[in-house]
Amino acid sequence: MTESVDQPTHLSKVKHIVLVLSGKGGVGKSTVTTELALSLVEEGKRVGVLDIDLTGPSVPRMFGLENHQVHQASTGWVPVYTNESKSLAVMSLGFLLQNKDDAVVWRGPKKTAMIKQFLEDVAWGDIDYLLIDTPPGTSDEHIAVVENLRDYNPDGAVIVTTPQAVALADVRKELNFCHKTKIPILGVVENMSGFICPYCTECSDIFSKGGGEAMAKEFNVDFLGRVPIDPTLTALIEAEGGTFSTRFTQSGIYPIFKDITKMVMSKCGDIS
Ligand SMILES: Nc1ncnc2c1ncn2[C@@H]1O[C@H](COP(=O)(O)OP(=O)(O)OP(=O)(O)O)[C@@H](O)[C@H]1O
Ligand code: SF4
Repeated sequence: MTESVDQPTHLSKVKHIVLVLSGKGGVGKSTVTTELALSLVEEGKRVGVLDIDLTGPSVPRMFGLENHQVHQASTGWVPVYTNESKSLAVMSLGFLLQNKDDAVVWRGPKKTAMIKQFLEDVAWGDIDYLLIDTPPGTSDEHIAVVENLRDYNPDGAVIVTTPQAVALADVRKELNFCHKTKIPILGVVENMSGFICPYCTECSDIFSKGGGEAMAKEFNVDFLGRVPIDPTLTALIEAEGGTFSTRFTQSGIYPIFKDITKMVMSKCGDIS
């Protein structure tokens, strides 16, 4: 990311900005965002995660931070930190709601204003990566984020899909959105591609496979990797207690995400 703003802002101190997109809900966008963030921290990076899924903010739950709140300081909103070294900061509307079950029923202009505020006012500090977890589709939130990031040249988008054709059709729209808005596509992740047996760790293809890779080829974008369904991960996410990093390292998809992360870093010009 090159800095092209005159006045230093919170975002101008961020080295790389990566959006995580999917055409369809529930394909694992927040899971991919979380695992990428944890893996980047493992690589020694300072990372911020911004959850702009305003109507269904799931990032606090993914990080086991559901009962945390953000507070205002003179520098702006202070995000929630997940570990003592302050290398992973998280911001989500979920931290601003009085009750985690509160429904957010907002019209477009209010959502747009909230996203502008998130992008302008969160004091991330000198972070290496800001990962932005978006809602599914191409909605008001996407347009707001793209417009507000225009001066900051985001590095690009990671597109998450599942192997089935119905999800792939939605992702095609997402790829077209990136082309239209000139957001570079860093690559496609095919999530829920096969199933890791919890008893024998064998991976079986329960749906068709390879759809994400074929689509990446068709659109001439990079294929970042295939991530199977790992029931251990689901159990670890649902479990109360434990640390976010043990959840990550105990999951069978940990090594896959290490590779995906290295590819994303390389696409961002961060490693040779
Ligand atoms: N590879 C995987 N292995 C096991 N469980 C997974 C995997 N990917 C996602 N999940 C689980 O599937 C559910 C949906 O995932 P997630 O919330 O990441 O999807 P999403 O695309 O962000 O959804 P939304 O549309 O609500 O934003 C979660 O419970 C998550 O733990
Ligand atoms: S995948 Fe095969 S080995 Fe593993 S539990 Fe199922 S049937 Fe048994």
